[in-house]
Amino acid sequence: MNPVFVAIDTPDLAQAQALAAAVAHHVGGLKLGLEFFAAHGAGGVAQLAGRGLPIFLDLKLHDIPNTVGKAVAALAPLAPALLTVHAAGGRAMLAAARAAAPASTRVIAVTMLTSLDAGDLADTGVMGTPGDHVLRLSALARVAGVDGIVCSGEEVASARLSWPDATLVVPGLRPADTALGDQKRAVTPAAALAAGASVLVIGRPITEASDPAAAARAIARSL
Ligand SMILES: O=C(O)c1cc(=O)[nH]c(=O)n1[C@@H]1O[C@H](COP(=O)(O)O)[C@@H](O)[C@H]1O
Repeated sequence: MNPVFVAIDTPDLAQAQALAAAVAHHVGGLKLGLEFFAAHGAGGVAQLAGRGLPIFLDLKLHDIPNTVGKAVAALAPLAPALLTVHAAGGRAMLAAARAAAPASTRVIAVTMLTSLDAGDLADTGVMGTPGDHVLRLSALARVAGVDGIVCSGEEVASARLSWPDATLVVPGLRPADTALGDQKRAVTPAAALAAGASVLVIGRPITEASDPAAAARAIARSL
């Protein structure tokens, strides 16, 4: 199965549908995030899901356990294949999210955003390396009972070693010669997959290419 979930990051419903149609045969799923959800909510997600590809609903929920549990329960009718929460919300919040999600939804804990580097981590008061931080939050996610984590391609090999059956979601992917943009811990899609990623999240290298279908096809062939 194709591990690539294309990040449909746009508030424009027609553009989202056109992108999904263009790349549908070259990706394994669609990722819808804050930008799309803020504009179109659950109804928009249901429309894109109508295409038949698995949906990754990336809302990165992060609040007290009661609030996150109820938000996940409210999203349950959408039954996304994957749903994100922030690992930093803590063990009880992670457990509340897992308890409220349908069995068919994999609840995935975001560890350290791929747009951050060691300096950004220090700015937030966290000591140690990104690798240490990701593994600490990964261990927390595991004991809380969720299904996996989001990490960068730089940590995925050690995350896989420490949690063999986790769903490891890796964004911040850049084929050679594509712009980093705001991503700081980026690797190529092939490197992330070889290191143990389960799901590859790829946005702008596909969606901002002059021919998104060709870009998605080239990435699929590189794996
Ligand atoms: O949870 C995510 O998907 C995510 C976590 C993370 O640490 N970094 C990250 O970039 N993402 C998402 O992955 C996508 C990356 O998009 P591109 O940088 O355009 O490939 C965006 O939709 C981000 O919201």
